[in-house]
Amino acid sequence: MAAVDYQQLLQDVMAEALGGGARGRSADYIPALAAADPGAFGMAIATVDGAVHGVGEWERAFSIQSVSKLFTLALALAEGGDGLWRGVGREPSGNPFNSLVQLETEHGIPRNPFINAGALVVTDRLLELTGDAVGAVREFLRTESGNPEVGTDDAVAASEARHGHRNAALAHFIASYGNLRNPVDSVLAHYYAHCAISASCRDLALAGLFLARHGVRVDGSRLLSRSEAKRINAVMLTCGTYDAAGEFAYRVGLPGKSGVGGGVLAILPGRGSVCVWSPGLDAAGNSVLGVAALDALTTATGWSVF
Ligand SMILES: NC(=O)CC[C@H](N)C(=O)O
Repeated sequence: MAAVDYQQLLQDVMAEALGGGARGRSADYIPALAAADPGAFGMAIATVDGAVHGVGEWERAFSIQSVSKLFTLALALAEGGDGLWRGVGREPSGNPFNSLVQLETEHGIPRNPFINAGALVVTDRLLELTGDAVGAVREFLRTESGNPEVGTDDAVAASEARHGHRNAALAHFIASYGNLRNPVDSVLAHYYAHCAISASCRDLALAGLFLARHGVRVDGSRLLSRSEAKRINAVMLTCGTYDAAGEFAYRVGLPGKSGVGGGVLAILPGRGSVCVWSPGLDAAGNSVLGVAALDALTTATGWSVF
């Protein structure tokens, strides 16, 4: 089998995505993210052997936002096991990522770990298990990426906290059903801080490799069992891009997790991990060029899971 020329592949994919025209809009409900250029673009592929290739602004740090929810989930499962699923479901919500509507009829148990409500519960459990949820995510990202610079952008976290009425409402509502174990303010502070971590496409592609390696970390130790890694990939596929998860599966066909900073991390099980960043978002809060690039990648290579 011919070796893959990842550099050429990434260049072709970037050209195709940028040629498409549409750019979307940067997230403006978090003021610190509003100034990002919707057309900025970077993309990196890390392969299971640890090599990493990139194009565009692949080494520029951006706000990872909800991509962090993948790491909080993995770490909470690794630390605490299956009990997590008593407090959060694993079905697609069919609603926007910050929606409140299902929580009341479903008695404070969020639909899945990747909508804000579910991520608040996961952050709460990780805080209970480790004493420092944001610290756990930060250390994991630093170790897997080999980049000690990965850390929270305090201005972004503070900006989100100042405008965080909806997340605060979600957290209080969940707490009213007894589904948070820490004070609401601590859970929110850790949630905003892990969403506001800055990392690049390079860093995140490397940090996602444990899922491509079926649960094994960069140092060869096991974070998750093969079955748990499979299950996280499955929840990413069905819920990782919110109420556009069907469209993402249709176009890209990979487990993927997006964030309103414009990042999308997708897993090529057994092969590698891809991160793309472009801040222009569609109506569901997913990066327009990011999804276009992943669509171009799997269309060109056939590397979808289907
Ligand atoms: N989809 C996202 O990236 C949302 C994350 C953001 N921190 C929020 O809570 O709204």
